[in-house]
Amino acid sequence: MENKKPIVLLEEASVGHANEPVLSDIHLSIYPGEFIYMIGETGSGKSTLLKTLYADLPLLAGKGYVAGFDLHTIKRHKIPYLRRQLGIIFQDFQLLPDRNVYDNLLFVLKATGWKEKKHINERIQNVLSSVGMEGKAKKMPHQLSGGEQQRVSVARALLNDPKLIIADEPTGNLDPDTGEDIIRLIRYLTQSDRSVLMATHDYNIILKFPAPTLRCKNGKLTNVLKPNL
Ligand SMILES: Nc1ncnc2c1ncn2[C@@H]1O[C@H](COP(=O)(O)OP(=O)(O)OP(=O)(O)O)[C@@H](O)[C@H]1O
Repeated sequence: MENKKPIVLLEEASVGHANEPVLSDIHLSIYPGEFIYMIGETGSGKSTLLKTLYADLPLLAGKGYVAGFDLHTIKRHKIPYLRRQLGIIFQDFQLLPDRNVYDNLLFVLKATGWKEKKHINERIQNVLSSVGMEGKAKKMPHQLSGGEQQRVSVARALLNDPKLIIADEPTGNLDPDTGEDIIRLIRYLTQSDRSVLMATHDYNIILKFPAPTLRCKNGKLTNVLKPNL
């Protein structure tokens, strides 16, 4: 694994808001194919770190590279190119409520430069079938269960075949069984060289699907050596 390049590399990094660090001296490398959890109490900095990785917040200090982009020097107009390499999944799904599943996915493809109708159709069918939602393209978000909406948002995250999935509490709004289904799905879809960084409060998920785990605490990011949660 060491001879592959990391998809995420942070060295002596600080993340935070309005120049106030929330986490500092962060050292983190994520290699292709790695699945990593991030835990920590409310307000400990999980979302702040994830947002910094997709350039929604500036890196305050240190070095930071994601998918080959330097988080310090990335120009605003290049941020969409970084995001094209990432799939982002949120706790509250964040589907556009005024359009159906197909149009939600179409919106992302158009925004990321897809033009050919045939390719667009194929891609949408392909990601929907990979999350078991092939029959639901015409449904509006409010016609779907929470688990189904999260499946659509996983499909949306896969549209551009991302190298890294960033998931911020993807099971937070789901009942335990549905949450497990979503984790199984994400793990299944990321078996190859795709990496995942997932913030979660759901320790049962970690116990059921063990993987290396990081903890945000007291302004630092540390490895949880043995998930003694
Ligand atoms: N937009 C913002 N402006 C200023 N401070 C913020 C902003 N968003 C979050 N913070 C602060 O940054 C700190 C870390 O918040 P963050 O949302 O990263 O925590 P978290 O670990 O993701 O929490 P949770 O588990 O509740 O989602 C908190 O003290 C929070 O108040």
